[in-house]
Amino acid sequence: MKQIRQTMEHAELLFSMTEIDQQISQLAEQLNRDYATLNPVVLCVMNGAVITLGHLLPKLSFPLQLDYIHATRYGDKRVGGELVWQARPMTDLADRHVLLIEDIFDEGYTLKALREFCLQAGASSVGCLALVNKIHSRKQGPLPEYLGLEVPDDHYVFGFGMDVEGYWRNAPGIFAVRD
Ligand SMILES: O=P(O)(O)OC[C@H]1O[C@H](OP(=O)(O)OP(=O)(O)O)[C@H](O)[C@@H]1O
Ligand code: HPA
Repeated sequence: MKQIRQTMEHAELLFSMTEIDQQISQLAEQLNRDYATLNPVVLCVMNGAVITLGHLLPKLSFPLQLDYIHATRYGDKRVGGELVWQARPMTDLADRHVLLIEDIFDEGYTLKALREFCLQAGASSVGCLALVNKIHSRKQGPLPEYLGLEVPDDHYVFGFGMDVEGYWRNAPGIFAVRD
């Protein structure tokens, strides 16, 4: 517990709540243009995307249905491993436009698997939004169609839904671990 408190005390703020809100507004504008008539199923990728989704949804001006999907490959660690499925959406995705909402696009394994799941479930299109893009050249699968803030590869980031060792999803902003 002492160590996890120190992680927050030593962390570097990369993006404030105001900066994040501005970025989410810009992403919402793009979605409002592209999804106005598509009646999409919006899938929150649990757990990390829950705060991004909560800020994004009230800025969307078109009819949509909401569900969630949960697969994890980091758990409480800072390095990704096997993807472990936790929950599949209850909504029938056949012939629907699906929009996946993510907190971070890092190595891309998670979104690649989620896209494939949605297509196999019969989705007529799958679009992805990731609030944060970690910049490096080890990406798998296609880039998200809607990408927000860029963070460098050299540190693990947390806050605004993203955890470090299971904690600080509640941190108000996006922070880099500096320990
Ligand atoms: O691009 P990738 O390298 O695959 O990593 C991105 C994924 O990692 C995080 O999830 P995590 O496995 O930590 O689960 P969580 O959302 O419950 O924290 C994040 O929320 C993304 O889903
Ligand atoms: O840097 C990260 N922080 C939090 N969760 C993550 N999932 C992949 N990369 C990260």
